[in-house]
Order: sequence, then structure tokens, then C-alpha cells
Amino acid sequence: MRIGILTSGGDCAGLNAVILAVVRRAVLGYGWDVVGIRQGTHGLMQDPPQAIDLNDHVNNDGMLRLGGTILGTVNKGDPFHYPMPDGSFADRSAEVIAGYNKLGLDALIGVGGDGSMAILHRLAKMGGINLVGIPKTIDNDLAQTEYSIGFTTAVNVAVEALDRLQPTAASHDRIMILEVMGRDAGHIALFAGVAGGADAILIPEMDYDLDALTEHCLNIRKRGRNHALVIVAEAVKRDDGSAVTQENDGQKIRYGGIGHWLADELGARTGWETRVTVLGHVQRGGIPSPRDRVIASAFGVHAVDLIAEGRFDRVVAWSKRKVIDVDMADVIVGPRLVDTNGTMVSTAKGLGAYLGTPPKTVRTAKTV
Ligand SMILES: Nc1ncnc2c1ncn2[C@@H]1O[C@H](COP(=O)(O)OP(=O)(O)OP(=O)(O)O)[C@@H](O)[C@H]1O
Ligand SMILES: O=P(O)(O)OC[C@H]1O[C@](O)(CO)[C@@H](O)[C@@H]1O
Ligand SMILES: [Mg+2]
Repeated sequence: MRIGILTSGGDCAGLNAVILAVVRRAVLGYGWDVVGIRQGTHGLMQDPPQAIDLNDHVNNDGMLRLGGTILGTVNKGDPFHYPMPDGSFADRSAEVIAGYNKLGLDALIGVGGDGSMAILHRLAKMGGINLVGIPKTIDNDLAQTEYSIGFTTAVNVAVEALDRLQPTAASHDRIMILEVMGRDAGHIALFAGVAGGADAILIPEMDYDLDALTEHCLNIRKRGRNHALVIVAEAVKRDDGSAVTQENDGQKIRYGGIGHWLADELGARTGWETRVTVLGHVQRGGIPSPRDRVIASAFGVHAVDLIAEGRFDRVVAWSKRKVIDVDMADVIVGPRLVDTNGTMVSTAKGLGAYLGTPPKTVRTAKTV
């Protein structure tokens, strides 16, 4: 047997740990060959396909703690809608499938988020590829899994930022706003906000009211505290409903900047000096947390076992303290958003944090 593995979508901590787990299980457990595909689907699109032999990495224990991905990754260039140099878009899916066939692979493990998983699922159906998916993304927005690789490390980074912001906020009598990533979901902001003691947690799943937020901050002051911490997810909108974006090139939207808008508004309304930190890609890099390494290892081993059992079109998932596997069709249903009636929201509210209210319009994306 000869299996391939690729990493796709935004990188995150724990990708090399999952590659190592796949190599160890496949090589030591089954005596198979493992091929690493470079730059996600882009590596397969090249002729010859860009790939490396991963068998030698079976002894590379440094990978367990190494950030990024040794294979490289892409979160642009959908092969079904590929941007060509002349500005047009082409369907290059057949080239990706041809690349897979040229490598002589019996199965493919795709480590990706929701966007990547949807693309790989479609390619697998078209090309008869034996596909198994492994969820990764700092956004933790994949359906069916409680945790995706990279999320916990990103939360740890955001909590450390709050830990560092609190003393400087207290020293200078300020409101500190921390803007975090998460794409359309507020999981990072919510987990980090609870763990880091944020006084207000703004997430895209909840509607906020600037007057209520202002009053909340002023009440903190009245109660005798000279500083406040606010965490805001990047996809939170301005009060007129418009998103703050850095890029919208027709391929994808890149959020960023809501923290600065909020600081202007909140500073003016409260009369309290307000500063902003935009955490950005710091949340994706660095050494994976032990929990991400555990999840990556469990996912990698289970994914290889699925191939050994001939069970394809499955995605491994973390559920109720163990690894399970689910139909890929049940995973590519759009982003899994924060459950506004869930434990994390009620905990944050119970701690007295300002979160706003659930939106009046029903959101269609999954919250499970
Ligand atoms: N070659 C590609 N591989 C993966 N995604 C691609 C590619 N080209 C374009 N995309 C699009 O880019 C976006 C990547 O989104 P996203 O960054 O969410 O990726 P992901 O795999 O879901 O992982 P993550 O959420 O961690 O970044 C998706 O909407 C996807 O459709
Ligand atoms: O690396 P890029 O292309 O700027 O993408 C940033 C996006 O990727 C993520 O880090 C992971 O999906 C999001 O949280 C963020 O919106
Ligand atoms: Mg994603």
C-alpha cells in the first residue's frame, strides 16, 4: 500500500504532529509507504506532482513539537475555480486527479478545514480517490468534531495575550481590546474570553449593542475597577452590519480591523482611553499545545486504521472523550458556529461578561 497525505487551508499548530502520527502508524503498524504532497491540491496540479517520501520521517520526533507544516499548505486557488494569469477562472480539477493517479496512491489523507474538505470530497467523488479527512483549523468550525487540530494552541495564545494585557491595562487605567481570528465563528474569542477573564466577548453569532456595551464598561468603573478587557472576533460587524475586511478578491474574504473600529466607538462613548491589539497569525504559529498533539496523534492513527479497514469518505472526529469517524457529507455542511444557548455562552454570561443577545434572524449554519 502507498498512501498520500496533504495539508490544506490555513496552517495551524499540530500539523506536523498529525503527519508524524500518520507516518508512524502506516510505516510501523502496516509496513506501508507514505507520500507527502506539497502545497495541498496545488502540489497535485503540477506535472510532475510535487511530493516527497515521508517514510524516513518515522524517526523524526522533532515533528511532534514543530509548528507549521513541512508539506506547505494553501487556502487559495480552488482547483474548481482556479485564478488564471489573465484574470479568468478555470476548472483544473482534472489535473489534480491526474496528479493523484501519477503518484500511484491507494488512498489519500486530507488534513484540512471545512473549505478544504469540501474541495477534496468533490475531487474524490470525481476521481475515485479513496479519501479520509482529518479536521484541523484554529477556527474550530468543523461540524461533528468537538475539537479540530490547532484550536487549543490558538486559544492558549489568545489567553496569554489577555494575561499580558491585563496588567498593562491596570497600570494605565485603560480599556484593552484584543481582536482574535476565527473566520465566521467566535469559538476562539469565547474560549479565550472565558479563560482570560474578558469583561466583554463579542462574537459574530451574537448581536451587540454599543450603548449596552458602553454602560457595561462604565459599570465596571463604578464598581471600582480602573480597567476593562474586551475580546472581539474578527468577523464581528460594525453596528451598521458591515464587515471590516482586509481583502475581498473574489476568491475569499480576509477579515481584520474590527478592533480598531470598536476602540474608536468605545473610547469616544466611555471617555476611557482605549487601546487595541490585533493578534493575527501569531495564533497559528508556534509550538503545538499538548492537547493539540494528543488530538493530532489520535486523529492520525485512526485515519490510517480507517484506510486499513477500507472505510473511505470518512472524517475522524473528537467526540465525548474519544475518536470517532463520521461521513464526510455530514462535515461539509458549512461552518459550525457557536451555540448561543450552549455552555460556553451561559458560562461567560454567568461570569458577568457582556456578550450581547442572540440575533433575531435565525442562522442556518450548524451549531452542533
Ligand atoms: N486549493 C485550495 N485548497 C483549500 N481551500 C481552498 C483552495 N482554494 C481555495 N480554497 C478556499 O479557500 C478557503 C480556505 O478556507 P479556509 O482557510 O477556511 O480553509 P480550511 O481548509 O477550511 O482551513 P482553515 O479554516 O484552517 O483555514 C475555503 O473557502 C476554500 O474553499
Ligand atoms: O492566512 P490568511 O489567508 O490571512 O487567512 C486568515 C484566516 O485563516 C484563519 O486563520 C484560519 O481559517 C482564519 O481564522 C483567518 O480569518
Ligand atoms: Mg475554514
